[in-house]
Amino acid sequence: MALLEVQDIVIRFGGVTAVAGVSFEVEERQICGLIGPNGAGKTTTFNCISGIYRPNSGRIVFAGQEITGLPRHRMTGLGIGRTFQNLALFRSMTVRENVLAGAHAAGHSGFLASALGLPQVRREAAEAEARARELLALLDLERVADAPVAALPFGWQKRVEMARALISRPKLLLLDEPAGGLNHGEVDELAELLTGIRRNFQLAILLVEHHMSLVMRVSDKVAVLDFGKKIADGTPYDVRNDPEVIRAYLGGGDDHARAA
Ligand SMILES: Nc1ncnc2c1ncn2[C@@H]1O[C@H](COP(=O)(O)OP(=O)(O)OP(=O)(O)O)[C@@H](O)[C@H]1O
Repeated sequence: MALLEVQDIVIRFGGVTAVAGVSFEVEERQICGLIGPNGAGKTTTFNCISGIYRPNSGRIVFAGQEITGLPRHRMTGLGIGRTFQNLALFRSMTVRENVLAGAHAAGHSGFLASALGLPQVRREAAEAEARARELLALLDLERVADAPVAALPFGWQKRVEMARALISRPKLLLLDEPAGGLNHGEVDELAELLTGIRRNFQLAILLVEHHMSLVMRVSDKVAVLDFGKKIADGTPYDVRNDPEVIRAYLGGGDDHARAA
């Protein structure tokens, strides 16, 4: 059984069918790239998996449990972490505080237990502190742990978001264009980081990304969307040589811009 099963999902916005029956699977500890030209339906699919949209039809199953249409705050508890294309950090808080905020989102203690400072709450807080320290070291953020996040370069802020998602120990990490806005050197570092994260945390990653060389370098498999449909699904080698994928990227219709 796959860790994530996306089964024939359809998502419409008024008259626009953004996703027209897409299915694919992500196995445990697999890095899966989700690519396609502009407007192909990648972000919409991603937002459906992370609970922002509910599909009009189709199912999403995670670790054997149907999660179709579950609200996004439930996803973290189930083991799905995510980062955002345009960052969603608390800008005036420090790096460490932002990372710890991810642990609070996944905490099991209720409001009353927290307010009373019960032992379970103190134990959870101590564990979260220890995990935050580990993550800051692993993502090379120790030096800036006490700096406000807004003072950091964009590429570092992206690492903070990743650390925040990882602190809840997800089984699946959803990354929305992690290479966006990064320079060449930073993309190389990101590739190392992603494979390191998979190794260290034994988790699966679903990567929506335009940066083709990054996707081809780190992915075990790649699913390709075009006009809301899946046109290919296979190893980076297979996908790169698939005539329909080549046509989708290079064919160039007038109705949507193509990203090579
Ligand atoms: N909220 C929305 N309301 C109406 N149409 C939308 C909405 N979100 C997406 N669409 C449309 O759905 C289609 C798929 O968009 P989506 O953003 O998922 O594509 P994408 O592959 O992520 O593109 P890009 O690479 O440009 O981010 C597009 O035609 C888009 O205009």
